[in-house]
Amino acid sequence: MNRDNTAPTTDDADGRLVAASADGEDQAVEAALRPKSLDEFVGQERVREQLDLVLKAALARGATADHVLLSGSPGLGKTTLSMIIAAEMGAPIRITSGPAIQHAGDLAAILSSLQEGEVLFLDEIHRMSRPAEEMLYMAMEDFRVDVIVGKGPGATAIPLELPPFTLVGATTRAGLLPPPLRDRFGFTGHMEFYEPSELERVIHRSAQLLDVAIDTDGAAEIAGRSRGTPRIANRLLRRVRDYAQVKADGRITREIAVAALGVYEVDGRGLDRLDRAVLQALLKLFAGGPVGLSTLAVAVGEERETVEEVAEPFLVREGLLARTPRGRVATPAAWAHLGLVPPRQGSGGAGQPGLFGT
Ligand SMILES: Nc1ncnc2c1ncn2[C@@H]1O[C@H](COP(=O)(O)OP(=O)(O)OP(=O)(O)O)[C@@H](O)[C@H]1O
Ligand SMILES: [Mg+2]
Repeated sequence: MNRDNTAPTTDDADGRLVAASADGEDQAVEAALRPKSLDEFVGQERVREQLDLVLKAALARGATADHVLLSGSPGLGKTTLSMIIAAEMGAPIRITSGPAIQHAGDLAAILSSLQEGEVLFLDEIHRMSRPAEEMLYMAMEDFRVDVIVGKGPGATAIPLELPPFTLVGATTRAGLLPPPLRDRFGFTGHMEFYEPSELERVIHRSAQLLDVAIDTDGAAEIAGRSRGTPRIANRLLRRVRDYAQVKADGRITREIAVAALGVYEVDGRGLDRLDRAVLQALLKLFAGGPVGLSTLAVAVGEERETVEEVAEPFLVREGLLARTPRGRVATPAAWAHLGLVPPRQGSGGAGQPGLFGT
């Protein structure tokens, strides 16, 4: 289990238009694009309905809402939803993150300054230090912390009562949370990737806020290339808007979206140059595999880690590539996506596909 706070997480932003993590520009515009209420929040029907009940019931009882854990891939709306929770409860929100809490004392300081009913948003909760985590157990369950004063044999624990608060934890790695922590949340919402039709709604909504004209087909085209992720949809929308302003009359149609995303090398399924390079090497050089990760990485001139952590997860999710014990294997969908013909079974697997079977 990776519990090292200083270990860098793979940052796939790195200038990639289809990265799910936020870059500087995203951070600047995201606040303006965030839905402010559950009704405005697109998709995630189940999480939204369940959360709606949790919050309404707490409001009706005049109580503070139960602690909420939100898990899911980057860019799916965890931070957005945490702010909505506070807004729906009419409560202030305090924002911090696991890596920012190095010592239990840091957490004690935050907890002891909370107001009654306040929402504490703890992002990347899986990256908190162990002592802070243990303090959090007691705070969540009994609204109490023990503050240690002094050092060594003379140290004493002074119990401190906390006002009732709602902890909203967010994590991209629910599997890394220790069970005692997971069990202390009254509600866990798992965020799924979005359907293209939902992303279309996100895009129309954002276009309106950004004052960009877009038609139904234009929005559908961008949605289909957004990898199920609202953050990517919003980012592609901004790049297509640039293109529409410079090369056309500013209005986004399907034609404009296709041309713009062609310039940025994001294809019809949301694969970018790196994704396609990996697939192309797998198909053209290794006849669809199986081939070892290291060999594949050398063939595309990238680090092993880049191929494994940046390109592969989406290719696997899309059913274009499979990881098998014998190596990486392309699926029939991969051949179809690149418009290539797979070699016939038992043909030895060498040479150019397309020389075989036709
Ligand atoms: N359901 C949604 N409806 C409309 N917009 C959304 C929705 N979910 C996310 N967004 C938009 O996507 C952007 C990213 O969302 P958010 O920051 O909440 O993701 P996150 O899950 O917290 O990501 P990370 O794991 O990187 O912290 C926001 O700007 C928000 O406007
Ligand atoms: Mg977030």
